[in-house]
Amino acid sequence: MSYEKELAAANKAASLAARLCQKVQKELLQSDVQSKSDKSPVTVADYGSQALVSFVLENELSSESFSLVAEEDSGDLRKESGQETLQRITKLVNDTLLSDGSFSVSSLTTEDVLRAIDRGKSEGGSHGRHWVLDPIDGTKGFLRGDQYAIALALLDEGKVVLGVLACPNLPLVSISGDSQHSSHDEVGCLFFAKVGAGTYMQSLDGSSPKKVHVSTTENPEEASLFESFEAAHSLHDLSSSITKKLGVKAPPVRIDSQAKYGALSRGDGAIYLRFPHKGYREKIWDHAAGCIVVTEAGGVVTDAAGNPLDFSQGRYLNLDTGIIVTNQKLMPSLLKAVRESLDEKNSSL
Ligand SMILES: Nc1ncnc2c1ncn2[C@@H]1O[C@H](COP(=O)(O)O)[C@@H](O)[C@H]1OP(=O)(O)O
Ligand SMILES: [Mg+2]
Repeated sequence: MSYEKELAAANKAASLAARLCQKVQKELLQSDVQSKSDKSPVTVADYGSQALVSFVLENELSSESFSLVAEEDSGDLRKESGQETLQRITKLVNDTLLSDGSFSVSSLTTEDVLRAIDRGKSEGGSHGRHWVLDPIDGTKGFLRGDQYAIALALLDEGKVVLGVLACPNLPLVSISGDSQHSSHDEVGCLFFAKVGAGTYMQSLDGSSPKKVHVSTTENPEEASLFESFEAAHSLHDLSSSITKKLGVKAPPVRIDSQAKYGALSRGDGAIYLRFPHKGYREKIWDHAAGCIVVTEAGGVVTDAAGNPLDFSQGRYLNLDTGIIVTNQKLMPSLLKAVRESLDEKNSSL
């Protein structure tokens, strides 16, 4: 199975969704809504991105029966209080489709938008094909004007077979600790990977794709760590204890969203650790695209016990403790350091 048509549709859908999100983020920052903690523009971008991706996939693949596992649903937009937001989302989606020029549709109605969003209710699973979407991954980064990603993947019989990460604010040059990048660097990366065919990166503006590869370093002293910007999302103390054991010298690089997987896939840094607080359940849309982008670039993604992630069990991942990502050479020593640090943490409780 080549998944050629599916990959082209996914790239188009994620790129258009990125365009919609960029517009909302720009307006959000200009109107300084952030400081008023009014989350509505974020909601607009989340919903708009999901509606757009759902619509583009259906349109490009002319498939009536496709299944989509995605984060948002239209419940709040169907209420009286959601009508104004729904109008804004519908306008955003239509303006974005119009800006592309390749769609012959006249405008989508609000009902079309609601239907497109609700496509995302699928439960996924181990049989058949399921698209998996996080319309905005890293909402907190999006609000801050920092990193976020549109993450889209395809599962076939429970396995991730393609993944696309659109990272509108990620510099095209390396962001690892040892390289300097400035506010003048061009931003906007699209990573895409297909099973058995490697990982590629291009600019969101459409430059020619380049094949990327994870860092091949075996030396932890040369390796830097990526982790969540938000301390509430991952235990920074635990990753610090792990990297210290391993001998990592560089300070951690903290950024939001699956942009971490993208950056890792092109060799910025060599390790990504994610240890959520107790009780948090990871969702498949937060890792499916990132996982194939890294593994097709030569990396390894496992849980803390060293098992590969299983995307076939519905909307959630059932994990042992956390997610660890690195290259093949560093993985054995990283797993050992993870085990030791977890044992120490557990024995001190
Ligand atoms: N308490 C939490 N622990 C771990 N991850 C979380 C938590 N709350 C939200 N997230 C998810 O972390 C992801 C962002 O990760 P990162 O920290 O790498 O930027 C988002 O998908 C976000 O979910 P959501 O998509 O529902 O906002
Ligand atoms: Mg998310």
